[in-house]
Amino acid sequence: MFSLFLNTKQIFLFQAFNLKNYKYKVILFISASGGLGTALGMKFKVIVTNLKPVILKAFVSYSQTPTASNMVKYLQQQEAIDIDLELFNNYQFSVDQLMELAGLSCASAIGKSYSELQLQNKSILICCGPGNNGGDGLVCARHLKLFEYNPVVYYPKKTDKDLYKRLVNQCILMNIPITECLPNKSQLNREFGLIVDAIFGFSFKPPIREAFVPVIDLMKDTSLPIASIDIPSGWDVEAGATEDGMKPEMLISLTAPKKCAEFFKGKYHYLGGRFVPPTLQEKYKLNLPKYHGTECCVLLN
Ligand SMILES: NC(=O)C1=CN([C@@H]2O[C@H](COP(=O)(O)OP(=O)(O)OC[C@H]3O[C@@H](n4cnc5c(N)ncnc54)[C@H](O)[C@@H]3O)[C@@H](O)[C@H]2O)[C@H](O)CC1
Ligand SMILES: [K+]
Repeated sequence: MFSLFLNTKQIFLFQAFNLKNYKYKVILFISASGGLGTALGMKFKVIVTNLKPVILKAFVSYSQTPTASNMVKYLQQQEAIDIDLELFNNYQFSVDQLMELAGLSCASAIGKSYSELQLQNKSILICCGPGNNGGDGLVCARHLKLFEYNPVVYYPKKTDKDLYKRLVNQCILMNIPITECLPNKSQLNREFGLIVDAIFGFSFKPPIREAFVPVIDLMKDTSLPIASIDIPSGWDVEAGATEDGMKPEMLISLTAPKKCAEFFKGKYHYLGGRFVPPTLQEKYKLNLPKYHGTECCVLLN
């Protein structure tokens, strides 16, 4: 027999969570003050019998940390740009430094959720756009290779800057294929197990320009899972998806989620880019969740 204190919302969750699959018996609901009650926000003491201990443990940990994603601030586009500028101008990080950490956290989140792809002999298609989001994709490809995945980079509009040339060179020297040809549907299904969407990040302004329409259409159309870096490409950074927008299975928000992440319905929402100095977190009231130990990403949902 166990006893728990739960609020009304948790009581409902508790019932929904357990009624479907597990046998349990709640023998008493009492409000904190002692009487029976249903008012919102009221605390209940629940005495439970016949509940599988493992399920109870999962539920208790859920009820203790219900708000990793609620706590964190969802940024407007301008706030994301301001924080970015502050990191570069005031804190004097270089783009390379932050991009390396951002790309590593993306590879790490993918490694946690798609470990089977290493075994299935399937490749990962990393679609890279013209800005820093695309740079994160190039770094992510390199780390995925080091994690023994098989990344292939689609990079249709190479950026003519030294940093990008170095990132591309590193990929080439690590035997990561880089192509300007988008695979067709059957090749995609045959050879790939996951698409990483690094086309546009928080600087995207609709509508999508011609050169990127085919890759965005491919991602809208595919049945393969998609892991989007920072923003699902083509989504409005604040308003989120249009009706026919892509539906990624994973979103890895960087620094802090942007407003559009409130509309994300996929399986895994990670936060990565563990580089924001505490003073900057406080200034923007980011309320970032706690990263565990030395991890570089944290699951928000
Ligand atoms: N501080 C951080 O969190 C960091 C995040 N990083 C990543 O950087 C991107 C933001 O990078 P930025 O270069 O500012 O912009 P984008 O990658 O989003 O894209 C700009 C690129 O795209 C072109 N573009 C914009 N709109 C369109 C359009 N409608 N059609 C076609 N092309 C478009 C634009 O011309 C530019 O060329 C952030 O999301 C993170 O992923 C850093 O890596 C580390 C610091
Ligand atoms: K993206």
